[in-house]
Amino acid sequence: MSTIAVLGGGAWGTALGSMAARHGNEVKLYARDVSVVESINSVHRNERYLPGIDLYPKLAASTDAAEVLRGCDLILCVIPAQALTHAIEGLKALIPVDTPLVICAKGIERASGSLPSGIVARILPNQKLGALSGPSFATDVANGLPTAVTVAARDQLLADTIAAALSGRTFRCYSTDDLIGVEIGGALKNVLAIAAGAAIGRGYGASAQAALVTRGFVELRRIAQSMGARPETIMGLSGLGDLMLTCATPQSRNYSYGLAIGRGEDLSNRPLAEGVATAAIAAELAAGKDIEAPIIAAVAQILDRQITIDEAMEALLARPLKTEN
Ligand SMILES: NC(=O)c1ccc[n+]([C@@H]2O[C@H](COP(=O)([O-])OP(=O)(O)OC[C@H]3O[C@@H](n4cnc5c(N)ncnc54)[C@H](O)[C@@H]3O)[C@@H](O)[C@H]2O)c1
Ligand SMILES: O=P(O)(O)OC[C@H](O)CO
Repeated sequence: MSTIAVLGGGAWGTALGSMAARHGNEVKLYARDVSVVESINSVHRNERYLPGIDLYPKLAASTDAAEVLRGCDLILCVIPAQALTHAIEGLKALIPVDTPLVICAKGIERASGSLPSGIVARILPNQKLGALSGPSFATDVANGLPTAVTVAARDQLLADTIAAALSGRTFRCYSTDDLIGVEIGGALKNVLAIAAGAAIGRGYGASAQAALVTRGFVELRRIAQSMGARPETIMGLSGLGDLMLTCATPQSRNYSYGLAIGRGEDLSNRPLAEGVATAAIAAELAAGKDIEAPIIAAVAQILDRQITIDEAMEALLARPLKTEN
């Protein structure tokens, strides 16, 4: 049994906290929103982020980060990628240096091009870091539905320890020492899910969706390999597995965002879709390394309103013919 501090009271932090508590760990969750904390502690629900879902009653929450972090032996950091620098800067004095911190966000920081582990390492250079990623919707995990993910840490022993602490009857963690591979798959699949949703929303059909996801996966693989990711990680839960999930259903917020773009719907007041902020920086990173990534570039241009979905599709189809690699 571990004493786990969860940083972030959104959908994913709450789901992971509830799951980890159900598996016998002592879990305290830090959230900034008083109403979220009160709701978790009194009625064991997070009506703002996971409406209607009963959480494991032993999950405790607090707005006091010091109280949550005191005495913990594992930290799950479930704060979105674009908010991570600000959040960790604010919390760094409270984070015990010898306690492993597991990043659960999926994205690339727009301002720096850093993956979440790079962001945290910049601020907390001596922290032992891990990442948890893979096909896993917060609602599924909070409802105790069967789920499998990958836990990564550069130190394989640490990855194994974290995987053992979080695994249980319905949640199975595989482990790897390929930290960058796990993080980059999670970040890029969100961008590709926007493309898949946009294709369906625009009425291009399931064949176009499958082509975009498959060719998008080639782009993901190229970028990931350029960063040192291992092929088996890209083909695993945090790569192909999460791509399959996120590109397939409106249950994904990124896919839904794409769907809304394709249908010409209002994009304000939508839930978090990490791919929106990641698209442009992912396209820039690829271009900077001379990596062909036309689908990721098209998503970035569509989001930036430089081109329409129709123009993007026309341009993708008009590219010179080539061998399939
Ligand atoms: N929801 C899912 O199904 C799911 C699954 C796997 C991974 N993720 C990833 O987890 C991350 C978080 O997603 P989510 O679904 O929980 O998002 P969310 O929008 O539901 O919640 C985000 C939470 O982060 C908090 N937050 C933002 N800035 C903060 C700061 N500076 N300090 C403290 N807290 C701060 C917000 O208050 C909110 O509680 C994202 O990177 C997402 O891609 C989500
Ligand atoms: O709802 P999304 O698009 O943020 O996806 C959630 C998870 O990343 C799926 O694994």
